[in-house]
Amino acid sequence: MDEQSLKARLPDSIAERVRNIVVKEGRVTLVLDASGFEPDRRSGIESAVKEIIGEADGVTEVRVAMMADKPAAPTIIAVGSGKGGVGKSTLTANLAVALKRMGKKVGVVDADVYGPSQPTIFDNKGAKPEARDEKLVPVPSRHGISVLSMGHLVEPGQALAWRGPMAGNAMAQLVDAHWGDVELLLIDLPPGTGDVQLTMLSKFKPAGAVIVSTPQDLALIDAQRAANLFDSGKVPIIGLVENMSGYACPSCGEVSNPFGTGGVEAASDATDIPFLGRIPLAIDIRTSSDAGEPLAGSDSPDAEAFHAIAGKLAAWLDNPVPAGAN
Ligand SMILES: Nc1ncnc2c1ncn2[C@@H]1O[C@H](COP(=O)(O)OP(=O)(O)OP(=O)(O)O)[C@@H](O)[C@H]1O
Repeated sequence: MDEQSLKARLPDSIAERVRNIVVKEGRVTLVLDASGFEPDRRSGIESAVKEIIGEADGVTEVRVAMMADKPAAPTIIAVGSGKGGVGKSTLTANLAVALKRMGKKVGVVDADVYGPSQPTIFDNKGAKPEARDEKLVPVPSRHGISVLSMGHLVEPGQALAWRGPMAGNAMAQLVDAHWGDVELLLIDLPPGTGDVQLTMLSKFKPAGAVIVSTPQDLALIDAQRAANLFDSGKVPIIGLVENMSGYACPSCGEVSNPFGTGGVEAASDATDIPFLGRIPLAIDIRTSSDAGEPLAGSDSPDAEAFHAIAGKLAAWLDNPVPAGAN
């Protein structure tokens, strides 16, 4: 019984994946390249190899080491804003749903320690993520998007007392989780430029960042500060989004601009950061989020803006522009 004759017992498709085989005193140790196989298939092949080799005369034990390719880490897109309440969580969730509709495998991390809202928007509030091998397993949602939120880990209000490093560490656990086949991970950051942002820049460099603002001057100044932070971390800014821009009165149709309009596009011109689009201030955007049905999952006219921005984001990902090259 030699190594080559043992290997020859295996079907060709498996034999060609044998990277090493050693026989010592009846004990066979075999290294098999299992890259590209789903976990179920992998364990099926492992048992088949053990059985076939184990039947050879003189073999007392078969050990199989399956070399698997490490799951590729998802591409991270950070969604930030200078200040709170400008619609960062709404944009993150709706972009996730719009990208999913385009066929992408998407996950969402809600790193907003102080006001986690993704469990409400994705209707998986109250679910507790399990841990496997000391990492969290994201919580599924019926929208086909897995989510991990500070809101899944702590009771509402509890995280408010957290300071700096604790919030940063919690965010790191949410990102460094079992994301499986997720290819795009959108991170809903807390507003501002605090510890969570700094931890993210130091531990997980996002492929790009989207910054959302309302058209008001004050929000814009803060948005610029958020942009500077990403710049300093050499994270490319994919673009700016103007939210709550233009309100169409549901009864008369007249459009008014409670927060002004066009300010973000003007800021984009002034800073050379691309402008990704404008989202109207619309009641159905808020009610659908509150009801756990992000509007981008529908074909409603107000969902259009999210689909268009998701399209631009996907185009950027196909052809990313490095930081500072705008
Ligand atoms: N375009 C919009 N039209 C109507 N309501 C909106 C729109 N965008 C956001 N909202 C509503 O405004 C509120 C704040 O939005 P959201 O929670 O997305 O902001 P945020 O920037 O993530 O806030 P926070 O900093 O508190 O996390 C929510 O009730 C949301 O449903």
